[in-house]
Amino acid sequence: MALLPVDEALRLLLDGAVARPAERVALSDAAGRVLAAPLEALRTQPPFDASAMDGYAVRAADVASVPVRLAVIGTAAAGRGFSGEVGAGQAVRILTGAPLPAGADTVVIQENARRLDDGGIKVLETVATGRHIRRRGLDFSAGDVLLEAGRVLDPAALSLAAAANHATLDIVTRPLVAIIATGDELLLPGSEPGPDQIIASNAYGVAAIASAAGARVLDLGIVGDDRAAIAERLADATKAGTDVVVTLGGASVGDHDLVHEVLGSQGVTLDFWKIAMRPGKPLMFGRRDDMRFLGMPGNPVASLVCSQLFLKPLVAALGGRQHEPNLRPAVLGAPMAANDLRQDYVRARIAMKDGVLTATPFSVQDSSMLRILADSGGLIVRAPFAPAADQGDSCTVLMLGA
Ligand SMILES: Nc1nc2c(c(=O)[nH]1)N[C@H]1C(S)=C(S)[C@@H](COP(=O)(O)OP(=O)(O)OC[C@H]3O[C@@H](n4cnc5c(N)ncnc54)[C@H](O)[C@@H]3O)O[C@H]1N2
Ligand code: MOO
Repeated sequence: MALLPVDEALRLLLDGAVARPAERVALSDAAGRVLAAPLEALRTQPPFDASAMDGYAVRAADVASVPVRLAVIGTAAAGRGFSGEVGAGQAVRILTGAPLPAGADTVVIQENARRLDDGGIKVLETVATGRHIRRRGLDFSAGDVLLEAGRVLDPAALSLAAAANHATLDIVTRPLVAIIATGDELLLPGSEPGPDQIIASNAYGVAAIASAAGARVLDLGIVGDDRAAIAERLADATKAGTDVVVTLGGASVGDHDLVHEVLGSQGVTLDFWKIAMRPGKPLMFGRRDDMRFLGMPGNPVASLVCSQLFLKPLVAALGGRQHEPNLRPAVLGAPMAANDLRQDYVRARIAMKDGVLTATPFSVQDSSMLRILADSGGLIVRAPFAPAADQGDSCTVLMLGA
């Protein structure tokens, strides 16, 4: 069977993947989440003409020539305005954020006035009409659309929503990703492995990628190479309301690679199995109703690269987020051999050299080797059948990291 090109696999994966329904979330729980609907202002801000400075609310005409003495008839503070009216020859002490009293049309900052013993002031500088006043609605007016649907609630957006008087928001429900590690040889970190056993590592990195893309993650642990046990764990994922099930391992064609068969027996229709990429060739993807199933290869680097390339955009789409892979132009720090039919994601050390992003591929690329993945700032993307390349030739790097 011909291997599916990566782009085609991505297209099949993302087909029909749209934002999950909305849920109401308290503002205090909404940081980093995604707005499900446009957000309108419930009020006007500021709701009144407000002073931007500490000083005196006056009539501009009264301070047209200075120095001039004015009587101070009261105080306007934030939260406690002055209810009277400023008449000719009068001023009101005003503090930042206070409503401008009726009759006043400008503010003299206190640095430009002297307090007199009789309680009045001497204004030392003239000031034009409207100075130091934040007009009603300067920031926004009731009914304005402040934030569009799909907006990630960053700090500014959150405070803006609060200022517009929203205590709760309609937020896209986070997709739930369940992770099932398969393999008789696997034990949890911290265990005492027997001679034929290894430590299960993949779920941790895969979960981190899913969470960073906006998912809730349910780690369903390790299950042996046993059809019934794998089916049972898939049923657990279904009961939990999982959107995307990720299985790790058992994706290939060996006698103990059961995931393909079990998914079929559980009514999952496969969109693809085996793609033209390295690492990650045995990746499979299928659906049953609204649930999606990503069967990832067990090799640790394959599972993490597949998560970067496939799980991340899928979670983003289901979570209503934009996603663009972080691809950068770079130059090769070492020569590379011609590529075969699989699109290659080559672990590379990434550095800036003389202002140029340089990607130096590691000489060994076995897909079991996590250590060089941890040392890789990015992956050089090599198209199928790319010709041999020299040091200094241009290349494209998929940057890793947050
Ligand atoms: N005859 C063929 N053999 C293989 C092919 C092929 O096309 N024909 N593909 C190879 C490729 S490429 C990959 S990748 C692997 C993937 O196979 P599986 O998905 O079936 O993975 P396993 O056999 O279960 O495990 C592979 C390897 O990774 C270790 N592993 C598994 N799960 C974990 C985990 N959660 N944490 C850490 N390490 C894990 C496992 O012990 C194995 O060493 O197949 C090739 N074979
Ligand atoms: O996906 Mo496998 O890791 O290409 O070796």
